[in-house]
Amino acid sequence: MDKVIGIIGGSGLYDIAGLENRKWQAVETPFGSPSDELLTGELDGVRMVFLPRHGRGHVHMPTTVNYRANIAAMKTMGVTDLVAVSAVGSLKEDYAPGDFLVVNQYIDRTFAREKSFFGTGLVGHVPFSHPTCARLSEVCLEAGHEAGGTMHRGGTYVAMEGPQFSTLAESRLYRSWGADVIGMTGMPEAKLAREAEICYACIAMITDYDCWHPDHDAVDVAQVVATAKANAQLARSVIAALPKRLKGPQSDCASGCNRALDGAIMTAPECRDPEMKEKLNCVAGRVL
Ligand SMILES: CSC[C@H]1O[C@H](OP(=O)(O)O)[C@H](O)[C@@H]1O
Ligand SMILES: Nc1ncnc2[nH]cnc12
Repeated sequence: MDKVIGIIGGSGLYDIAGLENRKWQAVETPFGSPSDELLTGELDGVRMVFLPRHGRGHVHMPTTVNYRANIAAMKTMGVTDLVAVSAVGSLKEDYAPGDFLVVNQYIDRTFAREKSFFGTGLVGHVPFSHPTCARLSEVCLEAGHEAGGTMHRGGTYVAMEGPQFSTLAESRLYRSWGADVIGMTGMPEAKLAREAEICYACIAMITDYDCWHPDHDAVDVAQVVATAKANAQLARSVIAALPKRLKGPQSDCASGCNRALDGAIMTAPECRDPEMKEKLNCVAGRVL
């Protein structure tokens, strides 16, 4: 089977251009409704599936985005390679608004979200020391360079609950941890993509310096929106440069993303809850 590229668009990215046979279609999942209809089509002969994380018109809060439904919908649509685009604040002087950073680590500070497809009656634990797919992240970097973006390879994303921005003390704390960027949606999205055995990469679009930088105003929505709007076209060009690099049949991922569930299920076969099994079939059917 050929690869299918999924794109989750963050703040400022609610649609993508250039798709042939484009069609918005509703997808329901056992975990509920995704943030919006999914936009499907082809680019350079590769199937693409796009979903605006907050819905068109930005109607879902970071806390109330149905991350499980979003990832389950992507899996149901056959997505093998999922690229998330996220607006983030910078925690480092060198990462300036307008730059892009391809994330390779996370610190999860969120606390009010469903973080797993598993649950009572069907327990599973996937490896997550390297939360993003190295191959797909490299492809994102190359695509970013081709599109003319200022790209940074690897960095740590602090996922905060929000929706309020950080206090100065929090921002300083995250900097002291060596974190690079901060946002509100990277988790549990990356965790769920791993459970669903989808290769996942995150292109963080830096929109502001959060509130720690003495030479910059503290972040507000106007700043984020202005920078995100100014960079949306560049983000679209990065996305447009992906298909030719990913064209072709699905193969085993060197990072093991598409085999993450091998040996992950703890619940004895005879103790597995049939309803849970049915519910999880769309994401973990391969091993159930
Ligand atoms: C509009 S500012 C805060 C908002 O922007 C980011 O969203 P996304 O990651 O979906 O691009 C951030 O995480 C917050 O949700
Ligand atoms: N400074 C910031 N903090 C959290 N989320 C953000 N998204 C964009 N900028 C952000």
